[in-house]
Amino acid sequence: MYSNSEFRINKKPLYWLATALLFSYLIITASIYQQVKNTIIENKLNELNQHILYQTSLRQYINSQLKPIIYNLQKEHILSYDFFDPHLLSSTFISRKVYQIFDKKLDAKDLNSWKYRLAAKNPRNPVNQATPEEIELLEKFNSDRNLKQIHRVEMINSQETLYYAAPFNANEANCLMCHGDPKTAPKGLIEKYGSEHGFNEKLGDIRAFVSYRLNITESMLNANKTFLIISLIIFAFMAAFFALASWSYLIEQRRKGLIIQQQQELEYVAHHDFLTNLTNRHGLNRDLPVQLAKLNNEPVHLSNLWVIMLDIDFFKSINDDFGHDIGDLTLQKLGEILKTEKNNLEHAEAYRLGGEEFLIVIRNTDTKIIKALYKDICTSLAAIKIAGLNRIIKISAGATEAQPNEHQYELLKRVDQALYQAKEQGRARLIII
Ligand SMILES: Nc1nc2c(ncn2[C@@H]2O[C@H](COP(=O)(O)OP(=O)(O)OP(=O)(O)O)[C@@H](O)[C@H]2O)c(=O)[nH]1
Repeated sequence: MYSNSEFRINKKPLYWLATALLFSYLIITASIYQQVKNTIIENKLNELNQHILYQTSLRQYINSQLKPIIYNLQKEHILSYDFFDPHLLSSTFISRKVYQIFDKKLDAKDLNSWKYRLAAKNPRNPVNQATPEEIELLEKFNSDRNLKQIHRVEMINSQETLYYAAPFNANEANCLMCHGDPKTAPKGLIEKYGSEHGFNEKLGDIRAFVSYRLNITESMLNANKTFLIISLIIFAFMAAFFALASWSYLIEQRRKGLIIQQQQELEYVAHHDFLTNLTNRHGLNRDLPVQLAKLNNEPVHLSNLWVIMLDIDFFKSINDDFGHDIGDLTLQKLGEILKTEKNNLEHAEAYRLGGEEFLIVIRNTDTKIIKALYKDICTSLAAIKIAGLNRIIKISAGATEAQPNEHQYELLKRVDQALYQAKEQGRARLIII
């Protein structure tokens, strides 16, 4: 019987697609995440740049507008040469004070503000004393003059903060009036701060840097929310795409599977006999050329091929005397006997050529085995029990060996002649030619 072997859908392409989508999803979301964070940082730095511009403008105003007037007043002895007041003459002092006011105003309005800090190695005001890390950064600014700023995100007390630092301009001659030799510095300055700190700076050195720190935890949380929504949307799109692709793939595979299954069924029906389930004449026409070709490719002394044609004697009278159904049963019984016999042999196949005519193809055998086979079939056939059939079934057979490079038709013709001779010589016998 045709065994309906279940068609298995190859699911590997779906696994590959799922893996590819997952990888793409991870890459896309990771780059979006990075992009979202970078945008936040960029926006914050843009904001900060405006603050810094205000600050530098303020410093520039102090240095270029305010200080020359005060120095002029000193030159003209309107103001004592030794006069010094940080509220008027220290740009760092002034900018810090302005920043503090600005900061207070932001705090009053509950606005997140940048925390300003100035760090110097030897400041006059101890508030500005650089920490060891800041000294390291100051040295970095001094050794790499191309380094105009650094920024990084730092975690401080579980809060994400954006840190930004930029160096002062290198000391110029006018800076050294108050930061060079304490002997030439304004007396008021010495009186206020002493001569120990804030002096002996060298021309061209960077003596300080400013840094700003902004708490960006909330902005980052908002960014994470945006990112989550975007990644969920992308995931939903990818999942929908995968579902659609899988669905159409499975439908297509099932359709193909059905066609293959139907083809296999048709192939089976075309090459098998429905009554005995043995391979039919079409099957023989398909198999025999293959067997003969194999034979021709192997050394003559190692292999051979025999065919035995079998025909039930007086089968017409079985039909006539016992009915067509009994005739069918007899054919089925013979089919079963031939199946058992061919299974006992190593390289054998049994065929029903039509009517009550059968054929066995055997490789690598000899006349002794052929004769024994015929005898076995006769014995089994004589022993079959079919209700309503009270006759011993006998069978005639012809056998022959395939010749080198022989065509299948010649082989079948010769075996047919052998069978004919068996019938002619009185039936119930085997003739080998
Ligand atoms: N029951 C049955 N009979 C079949 C089938 N196919 C062919 N036959 C019959 O088999 C009979 C063959 O008869 P013949 O060709 O005269 O051969 P025979 O009676 O066996 O005589 P010999 O072969 O000369 O001994 C015919 O009556 C066919 O109708 C089948 O599938 N079932």
